Amino acid sequence: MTDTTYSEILYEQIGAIARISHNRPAARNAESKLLLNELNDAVLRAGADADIRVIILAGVGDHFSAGHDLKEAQTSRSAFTVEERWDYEILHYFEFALRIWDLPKPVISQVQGACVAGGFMVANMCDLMVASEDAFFSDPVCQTLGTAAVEILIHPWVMGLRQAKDMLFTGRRISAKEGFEMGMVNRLVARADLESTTLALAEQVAKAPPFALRLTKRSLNRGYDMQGFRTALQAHFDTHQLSHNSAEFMAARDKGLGGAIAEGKNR
Ligand SMILES: C/C=C/C(=O)SCCNC(=O)CCNC(=O)[C@H](O)C(C)(C)COP(=O)(O)OP(=O)(O)OC[C@H]1O[C@@H](n2cnc3c(N)ncnc32)[C@H](O)[C@@H]1OP(=O)(O)O
Repeated sequence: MTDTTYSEILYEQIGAIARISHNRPAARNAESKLLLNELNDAVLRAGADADIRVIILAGVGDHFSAGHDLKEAQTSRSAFTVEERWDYEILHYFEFALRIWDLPKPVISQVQGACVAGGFMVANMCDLMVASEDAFFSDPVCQTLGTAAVEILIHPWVMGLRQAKDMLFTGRRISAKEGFEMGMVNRLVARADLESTTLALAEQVAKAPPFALRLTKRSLNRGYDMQGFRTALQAHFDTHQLSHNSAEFMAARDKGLGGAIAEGKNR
């Protein structure tokens, strides 16, 4: 069953699975304000629906997501004050992405093509990841925008510190195969098998009793909290905001944030 409430995401219910897809393929699923608001609404809705046991986050078309919508950012947010940017980013990036991590149900990302910056942040906040062979992952924004990575620095926690430093310092792309070898990707499949493999994994997970699943996710995530996970994310968010006020970021903004799309593409 496909829900038609939303305009920039797709919400489908397939038995006990909710599949929520970025749905702006012409813009490579860049995450606009509306898309993020709809994604958050859909995640909350699936979380509250007793018939849903597992959630898949996906992207319609050839790419998972090209990250924040930089064209919208240029026209709507480039003149933001510190306070306005803080309010926008803590809600749309920090709280919305942590919502996925904290959801009392397993969330699986289904990734093909580009999975970049803000899109990669969203995919990496999921509990499991299935990727097709054409997928690639990158966070080029230190190089292209002059910001301290994205708003939630999830990557070292799921791919390892050295791998995260390599990717963030160089801005380079990580192939799906590399992602699989470093343990970030749970299943690596041919593009033609991406949807069916992700659905089969979700259905397998959905067979577990939901309260047991919920407590298992809670315990695993709490183990990270004991290691300072949440505090580290909060500290990084503040650092990221500081980087928006640097001369390096201002220079990128004044050149036009849209230029970073071409730069990101050349990584
Ligand atoms: C702290 C910051 C966090 C962030 O998330 S900043 C965002 C960082 N993201 C990037 O640097 C990604 C840049 N985009 C790309 O690298 C490429 O794109 C892709 C590899 C994703 C896809 O390449 P291809 O299939 O050749 O498409 P195409 O011709 O580059 O783009 C098609 C249309 O999509 C628009 N688009 C792509 N990425 C974004 C974006 N991030 N924000 C807004 N629009 C985007 C383009 O401009 C263009 O549009 P038109 O058809 O009108 O020319």
